[in-house]
Amino acid sequence: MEIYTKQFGIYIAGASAFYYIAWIIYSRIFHPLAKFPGPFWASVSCAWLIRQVCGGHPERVQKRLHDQYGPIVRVAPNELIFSDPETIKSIYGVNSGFTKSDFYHAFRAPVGRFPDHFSSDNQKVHAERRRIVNPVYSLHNVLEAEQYVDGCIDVLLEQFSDIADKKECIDLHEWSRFFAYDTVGELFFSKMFGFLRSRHDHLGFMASADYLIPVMTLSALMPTYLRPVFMLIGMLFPSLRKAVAALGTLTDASNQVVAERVQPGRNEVKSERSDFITKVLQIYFEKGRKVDYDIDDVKTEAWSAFFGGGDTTAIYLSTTLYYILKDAEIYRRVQEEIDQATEEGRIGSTHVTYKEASTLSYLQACIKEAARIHPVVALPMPRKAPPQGCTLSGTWIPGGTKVGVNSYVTAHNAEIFGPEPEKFKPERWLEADADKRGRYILQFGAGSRTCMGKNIALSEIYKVIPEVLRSYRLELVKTEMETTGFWFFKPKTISVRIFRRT
Ligand code: HEM
Repeated sequence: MEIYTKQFGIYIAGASAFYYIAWIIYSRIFHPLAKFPGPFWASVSCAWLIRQVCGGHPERVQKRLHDQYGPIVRVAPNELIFSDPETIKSIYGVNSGFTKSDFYHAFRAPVGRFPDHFSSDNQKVHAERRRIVNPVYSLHNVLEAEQYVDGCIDVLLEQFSDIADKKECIDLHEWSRFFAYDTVGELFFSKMFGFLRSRHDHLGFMASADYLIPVMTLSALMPTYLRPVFMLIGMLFPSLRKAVAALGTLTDASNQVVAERVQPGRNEVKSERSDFITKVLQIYFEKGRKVDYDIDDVKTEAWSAFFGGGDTTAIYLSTTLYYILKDAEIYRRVQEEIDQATEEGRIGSTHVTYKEASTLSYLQACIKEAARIHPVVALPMPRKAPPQGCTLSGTWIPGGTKVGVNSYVTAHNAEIFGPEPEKFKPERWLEADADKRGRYILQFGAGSRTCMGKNIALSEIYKVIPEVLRSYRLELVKTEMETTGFWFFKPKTISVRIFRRT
């Protein structure tokens, strides 16, 4: 019996070794992507890419890969990344023929009959579903809701006043998260969640997001058949169970807000204010039947806002402030521009509107430069090449290949952005060809998959920075910013001291 067991073991080991050797030979010699350069292990297993992402700096690793291997690098058996900036339009442009890859399935909303906009991989279905709610996210609606962003800014400034009095040191990134999540709450659900007032991680949600997003990203990088096993093993760990429970709590909370607004038997929304969810509900009531939009779709929309609008906006806001504070001369120029505009009445003295803030050209240049030097997404946004194949960067790419451009890599291209791309230089955006440069920034994605909440996020950032900087002087405690990146390229902490300006 023992001999048989041993023989069986040898047989299994031999068969596995044979399979892997055959797979390596196939991947290296016969695979349609065999000719593309890249690390050996990347060409034979996606475990290589997963390991690099686990290091927490995928954006830097991918930049180094391009420096070493050139404009096209094979980062997994069936995946290529491109650094040629012109491929941005070819891959992400409207009607490019590329679709979102199965990477996005790992991020899919747990509610709804149709995939949420972010993870939807069927271009036709996505276009139809997005068209239904697109007007809700219009600039007009965002401008109409400015007073509610103002309310959140007021609470932030109140808290800063207390912090300044107590001479406490705060984590600016954490506070940007408080602000961004509460603003989503105010704009979509007519109430702040309570992060700013309680000054802490409400319901432990931020800690959960910190745990869940990396887990989802790693799962997304795996072949689809391995994902359930990975998640099941992950559930053995208490932190993942806690994170999933917190996700459930928040999903329930957003579902509840939707349910409370619907009056049984009545075809109208029960809400005092026309916030974003009310606007979505109005679509449901007015033309839901006609366009096949039901209450579950409203819940998906609420869920997407919460998960799409918090950490993203917080990273963009805190890194913009960080880079302004880091350089005394840049800080001085921003401050001077804001003070002068306030004095001359070009921006409001109580609240600054999005339109007014957009006229501050140096501030605008800083916000654009922050998107360049520190994009919010650390990985390429992966797409699947059209089934018939295509030409990218002058090279034939087989159909079905996963492809992507890492925005950090293209944003550090000196040929496009000028000398010293690793330096924060807002002046780049004041030069004559600045508009052309904007085409190579992927901060909000591109083409038909451009971020739906772009206007919301930009209005928050443009409004809050001048209001904070004209009331307080912020001082970095540490000039270097440590980051961590899985899907998001996140600051770990940005410690600052706050002083009241006299
Ligand atoms: C600074 C803040 C933000 C950044 C940097 C950001 C970034 C992005 C990016 C890069 C994409 C495209 C992803 C891809 O193609 O793979 C995207 C899509 C999306 N974002 Fe944002 N986002 C921000 C804020 C928001 C806000 C505030 C909301 C909602 C309230 C939101 C909702 C969405 C949705 C629903 C999509 C999917 C769009 C589609 O595919 O049709 N985002 N975002």
